[in-house]
Amino acid sequence: MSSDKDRDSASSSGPEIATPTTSGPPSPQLTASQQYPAAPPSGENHHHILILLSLIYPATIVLGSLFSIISPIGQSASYFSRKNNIFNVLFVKIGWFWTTAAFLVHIANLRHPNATHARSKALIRWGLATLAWILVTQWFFGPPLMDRTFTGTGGACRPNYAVQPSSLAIKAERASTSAACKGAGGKWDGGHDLSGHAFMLTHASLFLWAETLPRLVDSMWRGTIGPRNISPLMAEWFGVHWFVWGILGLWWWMLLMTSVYFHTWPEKVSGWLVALFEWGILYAYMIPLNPQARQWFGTPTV
Ligand SMILES: CCCCCCCC/C=C\CCCCCCCC(=O)SCCNC(=O)CCNC(=O)[C@H](O)C(C)(C)COP(=O)(O)OP(=O)(O)OC[C@H]1O[C@@H](n2cnc3c(N)ncnc32)[C@H](O)[C@@H]1OP(=O)(O)O
Repeated sequence: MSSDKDRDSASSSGPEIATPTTSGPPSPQLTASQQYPAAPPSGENHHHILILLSLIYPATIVLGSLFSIISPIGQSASYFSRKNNIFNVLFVKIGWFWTTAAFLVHIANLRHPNATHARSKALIRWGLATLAWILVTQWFFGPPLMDRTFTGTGGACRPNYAVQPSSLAIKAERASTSAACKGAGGKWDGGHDLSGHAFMLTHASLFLWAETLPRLVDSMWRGTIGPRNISPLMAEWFGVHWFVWGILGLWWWMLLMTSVYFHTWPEKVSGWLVALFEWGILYAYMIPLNPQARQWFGTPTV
């Protein structure tokens, strides 16, 4: 069985995301009497599936925003319109932690023949995704990009002199991040407030899809098209997929709620667009199309 490195240098002609597995898929020399395809879909198909899946997120933003405009339910307050709802506080507000945990469970269970090498490359890709998340939401040589966008488009922290003690009001006036402004009791007001939720939920979901898709497709192939055997499939589901699917499902729902209850159209769209950046360069362009990039960053695998 060839290693990731061998495979990467050999495959210069097109996308190759998944690798063959050591156990499971039947050999290509199947007799005509066998009713299922000889192997799970190839890496090239994964690339196309991934691009299609990425359309879920703009569609969700459009759907939620339209719903908030035309439906009375969308306009009325609900549990999910509260900032302190439990899913927001316990999950989205520390969303990169949960995304990382689901990703770690996935890579801990890789069945790639050279899993150590595959894991180290996967951790490099996680590092790039983490860096993108940090630059946009936490720190960009000072305030993060989302706060710089806000102040760069005329926004500022407005103190409320009427109710705030003057020391806090001065602190608010000087705040250059939304967190500092909130901490000083000011109002983050007036600029383009790129939706951090739209960014993070889309960015994290696209990362998880890209990393886990080969394994998900492989498991589905085994369960529905390939040789049917329910117990390994159950082990797959309870051992690996439940966490990733749970997080993907919750991120989708919270993006829908953000689209219904929070932010303006342009703020949600800019959050989504910024989320495409790192994912688009790495997973939609470099890994499928550039053999050199595959050497450096590896390819998501089963
Ligand atoms: C090799 C083998 C391994 C084996 C392994 C086995 C398993 C091991 C298991 C486990 C180990 C795990 C190890 C992990 C290590 C990881 C390291 C880390 O990553 S630690 C980082 C954690 N920190 C985060 O994750 C922060 C994430 N949060 C953020 O970045 C921000 O909060 C962000 C961008 C999501 C949101 O920022 P905004 O809330 O300030 O801004 P806006 O989205 O524009 O929202 C404006 C307002 O609208 C509300 N809003 C918007 N949408 C809402 C919604 N849907 N629901 C409620 N409110 C909403 C918001 O709550 C906000 O309100 P308001 O300003 O707070 O008052």
